[in-house]
Amino acid sequence: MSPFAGSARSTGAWQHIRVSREDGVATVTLARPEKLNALTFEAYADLRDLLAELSRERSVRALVLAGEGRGFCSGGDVEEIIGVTLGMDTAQLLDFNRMTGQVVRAIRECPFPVVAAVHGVAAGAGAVLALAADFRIADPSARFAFLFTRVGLSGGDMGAAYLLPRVIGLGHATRVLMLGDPVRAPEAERLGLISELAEEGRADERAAALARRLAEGPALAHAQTKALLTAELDMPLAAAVELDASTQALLMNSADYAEFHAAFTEKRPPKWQGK
Ligand SMILES: C/C=C/C(=O)SCCNC(=O)CCNC(=O)[C@H](O)C(C)(C)COP(=O)(O)OP(=O)(O)OC[C@H]1O[C@@H](n2cnc3c(N)ncnc32)[C@H](O)[C@@H]1OP(=O)(O)O
Repeated sequence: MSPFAGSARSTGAWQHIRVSREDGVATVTLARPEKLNALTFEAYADLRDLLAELSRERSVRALVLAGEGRGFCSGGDVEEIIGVTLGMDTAQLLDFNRMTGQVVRAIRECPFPVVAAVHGVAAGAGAVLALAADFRIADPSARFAFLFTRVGLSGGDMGAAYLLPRVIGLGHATRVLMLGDPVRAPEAERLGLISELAEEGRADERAAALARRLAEGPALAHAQTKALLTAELDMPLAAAVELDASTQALLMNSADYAEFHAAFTEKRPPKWQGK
């Protein structure tokens, strides 16, 4: 079997990944702390498959992506990359790189907001995973190292050259992706790369609080907002306005919107159902 096929394991047996679910929040923790959560081929594929599984679970309304130990994720497992990819032909290398890109697509396309809690290093693929999230909450220790060019690879790995200019602008993205210098938390805050700089040691807690807030909110409206933010990046204004109109027309027919009206009239908080 291709090493990129994914294992389609039962929940709880993902490689170097732990997942828990509570009150609408799925927490996905990269759990290989002795290697700073470096991603093996199997872990990438499992992350992709796990995100697909969670996307099918209607009860999941927000997701926290975090790293165990002293960093978020040190990127692709260098030993495996050196040991395995050096012997691969171009077609196999393409398979591998398509598979890693599928993880980013899974984060961008899942129907709930993803909050990355970043402390310590987020390097290479780890930086791109954080970049793909909808929110990044950073510890002061966080450093985002888009270091691909430093290992002789293209800075545009896994959609980074698509996403980063859209988050921090083309000028900064060019510098960051071309030079590969780490972006530390204060600079990340200045550039708008992170949505919140947490107090030391509190990024996980702040990310969990944000995810809980999102999970308690109108899930359908959040899903549509995420989908539109992604889809409209490359659309002419007229098409975007039309897509907004059709989406809003659907939502105006939803149970949640009716519930908002009832709650407003009855002067109470709405009870969102996500439909
Ligand atoms: C397709 C390509 C995708 C990509 O993602 S390319 C980028 C791949 N990533 C990297 O090149 C980063 C490699 N790692 C490092 O440069 C350093 O680490 C850090 C700067 C991230 C952190 O340095 P420090 O804090 O001094 O930690 P430490 O002692 O180097 O690492 C602790 C243990 O973790 C292992 N480790 C770290 N990163 C990786 C990795 N990416 N792949 C495999 N192992 C890794 C080390 O070797 C060591 O392990 P041991 O204690 O057994 O010596």
